[in-house]
Amino acid sequence: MTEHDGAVLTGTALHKSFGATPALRGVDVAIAPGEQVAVTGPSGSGKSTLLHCLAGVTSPDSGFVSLAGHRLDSLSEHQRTRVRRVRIGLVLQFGQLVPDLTAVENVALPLLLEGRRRPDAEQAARGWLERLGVGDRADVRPLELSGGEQQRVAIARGLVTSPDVVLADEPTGALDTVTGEQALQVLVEATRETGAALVVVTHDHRVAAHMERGIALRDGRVELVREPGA
Ligand SMILES: Nc1ncnc2c1ncn2[C@@H]1O[C@H](COP(=O)(O)OP(=O)(O)OP(=O)(O)O)[C@@H](O)[C@H]1O
Repeated sequence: MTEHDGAVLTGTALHKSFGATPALRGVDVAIAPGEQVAVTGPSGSGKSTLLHCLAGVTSPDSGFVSLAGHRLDSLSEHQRTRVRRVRIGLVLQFGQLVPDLTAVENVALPLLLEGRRRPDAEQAARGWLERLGVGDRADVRPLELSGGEQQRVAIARGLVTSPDVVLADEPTGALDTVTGEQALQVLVEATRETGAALVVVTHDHRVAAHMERGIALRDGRVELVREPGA
């Protein structure tokens, strides 16, 4: 049995450079179903690049990513977009909500793009906003929401398709400490409930301590892996 057996998401021998700058220099990761993993490391160590490769947003120069046993590089661009939309939830640092849409419309968007009828999609979206404590903000646009509320809406949008994996890039980075910790707690609890695996990129060691396992990067390589309970 290898460490990749049964993994929901794997990256194998990932290399990625931007011009002459190497960002990833041979990274192997395997994320098991439902596990919670922190990716840490100094600025420029390749954390965001790894997350973007795992999400299929960035293609590695060499190496490959597999989601539930299917290599992303064997899919067409259209198939990759679909898989990414349905099986991976992405939560980015500043929420990246669409400013002209209300909270509920933002959360419903991935379902609408998958062809769900608007009333169904919006009902599911309202359900998630309720669960994340921002149900009363459903009809407000992002600019009228606080940073913490925006982050909760972004988390709801990341979870609405019931993805296998949620990938979060510094989900607390744009928030003050208390609001940031609350948003993370919400993300941890929600993924525990749904059984989705969670991969969180962070600079913050308190955030990393919430996670079962840790992967530390340095200079585009895995420097250290912290196993559960360690
Ligand atoms: N789009 C890009 N164009 C050029 N260089 C890039 C690009 N994205 C990342 N890099 C470079 O690749 C290296 C790794 O960057 P990456 O953003 O993955 O690191 P990080 O660990 O997430 O950093 P931070 O903690 O500062 O966000 C850095 O040297 C960075 O400057």
